[in-house]
Amino acid sequence: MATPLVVSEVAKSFTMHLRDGIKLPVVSDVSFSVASGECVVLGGPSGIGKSSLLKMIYGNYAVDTGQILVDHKGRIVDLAAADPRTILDVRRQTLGYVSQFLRTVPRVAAIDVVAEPLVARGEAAASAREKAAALLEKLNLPETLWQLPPATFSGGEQQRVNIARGFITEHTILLLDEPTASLDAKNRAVVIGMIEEKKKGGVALLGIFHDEEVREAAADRILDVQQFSPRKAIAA
Ligand SMILES: Nc1ncnc2c1ncn2[C@@H]1O[C@H](COP(=O)(O)OP(=O)(O)OP(=O)(O)O)[C@@H](O)[C@H]1O
Repeated sequence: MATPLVVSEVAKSFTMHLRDGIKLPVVSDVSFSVASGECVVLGGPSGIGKSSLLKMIYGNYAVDTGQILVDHKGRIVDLAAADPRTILDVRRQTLGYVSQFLRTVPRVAAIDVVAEPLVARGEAAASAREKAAALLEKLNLPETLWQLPPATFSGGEQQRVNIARGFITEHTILLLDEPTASLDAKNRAVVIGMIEEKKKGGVALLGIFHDEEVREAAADRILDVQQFSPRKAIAA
């Protein structure tokens, strides 16, 4: 399908249980799509709902109304209504997510953290590790670190492990939440190149980049999330 991700009329409020269940609307009437080979960047001021939107699409936050349609192995799945088992299968096969911070697993070597998504998809450990090594090399992570658990790595080193882990699979949709926030210029350029490769491979990318240089280089289109903010209507 040429449009692997379609978001249709999505709305979300947060319920503040410690404040008498008061409801804080964060976005409403969110409709957009991301085409194959396109990188759409979410824009708008801090606190407007960009990260929340990515978390809704990944299934970490439930939505109140609307549909999140993904092409999952040729079948359209509505993630807003899918059961947890389906969401996990979509994440394994179709929908990747690179968060800002690496969630480290104690005692697992960096190279295995990166290889793990491929192993989870049934690839042999040896070939998954080879691909992991190639990506870590591309991202300039010193080879002396590959066999060490990333818990003690610097912020930028952990972020590169995280990026390698997110980019290693052939997911057809990739969500990127500030993947370059802790990187130096050299490695930001590497990540821009990796995004270009994904686009050429027909992947649909949706990201948040506060770094203007990365945003300009990666974005085919900037989607201003402010247009989906119900707060303007409340203030009026
Ligand atoms: N789990 C949550 N519970 C309650 N409120 C939340 C939760 N997550 C986010 N919010 C609120 O929703 C709003 C949008 O937050 P979000 O992190 O999506 O914004 P953002 O546009 O990504 O901001 P930034 O650019 O600063 O990262 C904020 O007011 C935030 O406080």
